[in-house]
Amino acid sequence: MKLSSLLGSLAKELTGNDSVEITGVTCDSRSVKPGMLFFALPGATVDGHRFIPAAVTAGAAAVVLEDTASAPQEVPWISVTDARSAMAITAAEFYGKPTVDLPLIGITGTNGKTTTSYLVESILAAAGTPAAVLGTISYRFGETTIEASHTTPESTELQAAFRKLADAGARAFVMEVSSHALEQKRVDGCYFDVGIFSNLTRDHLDYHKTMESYLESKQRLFEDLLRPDTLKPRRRAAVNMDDEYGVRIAGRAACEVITYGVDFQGDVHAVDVQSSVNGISGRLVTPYGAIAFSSRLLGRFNLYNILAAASAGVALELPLEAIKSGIEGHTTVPGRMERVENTQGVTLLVDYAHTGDALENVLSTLQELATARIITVFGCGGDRDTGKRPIMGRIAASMSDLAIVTSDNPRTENPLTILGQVRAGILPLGFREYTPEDAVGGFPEKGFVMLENRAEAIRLAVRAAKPGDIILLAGKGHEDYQIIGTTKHHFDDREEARRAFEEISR
Ligand SMILES: CC(=O)N[C@H]1[C@@H](OP(=O)(O)OP(=O)(O)OC[C@H]2O[C@@H](n3ccc(=O)[nH]c3=O)[C@H](O)[C@@H]2O)O[C@H](CO)[C@@H](O)[C@@H]1O[C@H](C)C(=O)N[C@@H](C)C(=O)N[C@H](CCC(=O)O)C(=O)O
Ligand SMILES: Nc1ncnc2c1ncn2[C@@H]1O[C@H](COP(=O)(O)OP(=O)(O)OP(=O)(O)O)[C@@H](O)[C@H]1O
Ligand SMILES: N[C@H](CCC[C@H](N)C(=O)O)C(=O)O
Ligand SMILES: [Mg+2]
Repeated sequence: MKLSSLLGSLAKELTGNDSVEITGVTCDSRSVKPGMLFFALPGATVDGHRFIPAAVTAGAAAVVLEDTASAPQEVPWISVTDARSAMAITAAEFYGKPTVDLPLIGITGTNGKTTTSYLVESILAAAGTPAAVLGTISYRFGETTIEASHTTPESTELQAAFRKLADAGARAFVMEVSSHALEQKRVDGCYFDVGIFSNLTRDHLDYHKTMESYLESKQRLFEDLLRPDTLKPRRRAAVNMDDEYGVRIAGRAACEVITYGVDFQGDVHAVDVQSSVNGISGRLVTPYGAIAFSSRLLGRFNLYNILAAASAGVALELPLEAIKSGIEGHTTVPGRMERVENTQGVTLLVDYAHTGDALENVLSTLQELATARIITVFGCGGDRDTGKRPIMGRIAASMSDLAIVTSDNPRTENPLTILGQVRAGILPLGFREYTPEDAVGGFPEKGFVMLENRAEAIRLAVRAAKPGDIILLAGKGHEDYQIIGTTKHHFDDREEARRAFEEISR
């Protein structure tokens, strides 16, 4: 593709020859191949303009930059005011704007994105539209799976994935849209049909600083990306009105809004709801009629995900029958309330709750279902929001019979420092601190254990549990790794749990 045909999307002047052939788009000098267009991004850690010489040496055919003082002599260059946004729009152009021709459903919010994306996929499948799913677990369609680098990857990676998945036969895209991605314009080249807002609770304040600016990022999906002048004729938002931030988003959305809620009787809601260990059932009420449904998913928070997905179905004008069979056909998401079978009579669930709100939701669901004790193994990721640590500690300890505080992904932080910050949230509750040995012997009163090694912590939970107890392994869900320092080691909560059950049955 000639540079001139990409320039339309950049709408900016060029210095140099615009007939050079462009072979790809990147913002990382380390991945430049001959002929690529290099975008110099003003990063938070380093300034991408510093790498223009390295990109040119590696064969970049042209450079897009914000600061003309760094303009190269050797190759054509284009100056723009926002290089991240320009890159997203150029990447979409380079890959043939894959989201213009196919429906694109974007899901944003603190919790529930992955689960809702799988539900929407199931509803679309029931309506005869095979959809690709892009999010935390992977970017996939049928046999084609691309490993996920981020929940929402950089625009160059994202647009390449759309192209590949469309070529593999996908007829719609369902994607999670993280707040980082909205803030960093990774989705600026995406043409959305439907935007879903799940909820907004404390997370990522290391990055966004305040809840208001976290909201501002999420808001971009509904104000900027679903605005009337995009190429999509049908643009709708599905918004959770039980969430105070949802109410604000709905008030400012640039498109038609379909409201949903469990308490709020919105356009989409449920009546006659029954929740048990077997799942959730009830009647789904929509603007074009009501229908009975039952789902294998557990807990009130999953009712929100079901309503969110049903609202997307309504937004896409899919038949009510397809919405129902999509909800009913969906059974599990890897690492979300995923059971590890065992012969010890223990219910062991692996879940991805890694925020205070998610932990609280999961634990209140488990409290409703529990007939015996709840043992929770959890930690907090390093190099991430530190403020959530004592909050998660307080919630896990107060809502469990035994909380085992361990490592999540410590990354470059000292694991013991993280554990100490979690412990600071537990201490004011006055619960008893047990040693691992004591806990195995029985814990007569509510308490907690500090045990840094996650495999040992899982083993301890399994050894301390009696038949009928529930063990929750929270925070890592589907992850099959643990990041210690900058090294990714193989680690899987589900495998560790299976190993622990085998050990005690010997
Ligand atoms: C906090 C954050 O989101 N950071 C992102 C941001 O990094 P940054 O601004 O610090 O970039 P930088 O390191 O300063 O580099 C600036 C530029 O120089 C370039 N560079 C750098 C070095 C070099 O040798 N050559 C070179 O060209 C870089 O490629 C970049 O373009 O821009 C980079 C390039 O786009 C991203 O890769 C990086 O994601 C980092 C790796 C990350 O961990 N992000 C996480 C927090 C994230 O995005 N998570 C969300 C949400 C998850 C959730 O919802 O729970 C996600 O969508 O996954
Ligand atoms: N609607 C919801 N409200 C609150 N908590 C939820 C909801 N849905 C799921 N959860 C909890 O949050 C965890 C993460 O759920 P899920 O993976 O669907 O969310 P996500 O938004 O994709 O998260 P991430 O941003 O980390 O990818 C689940 O394991 C569950 O504990
Ligand atoms: N997408 C989230 C996932 C957190 C999962 C948890 N296991 C952790 O590592 O903190 C993040 O990168 O913040
Ligand atoms: Mg997710």
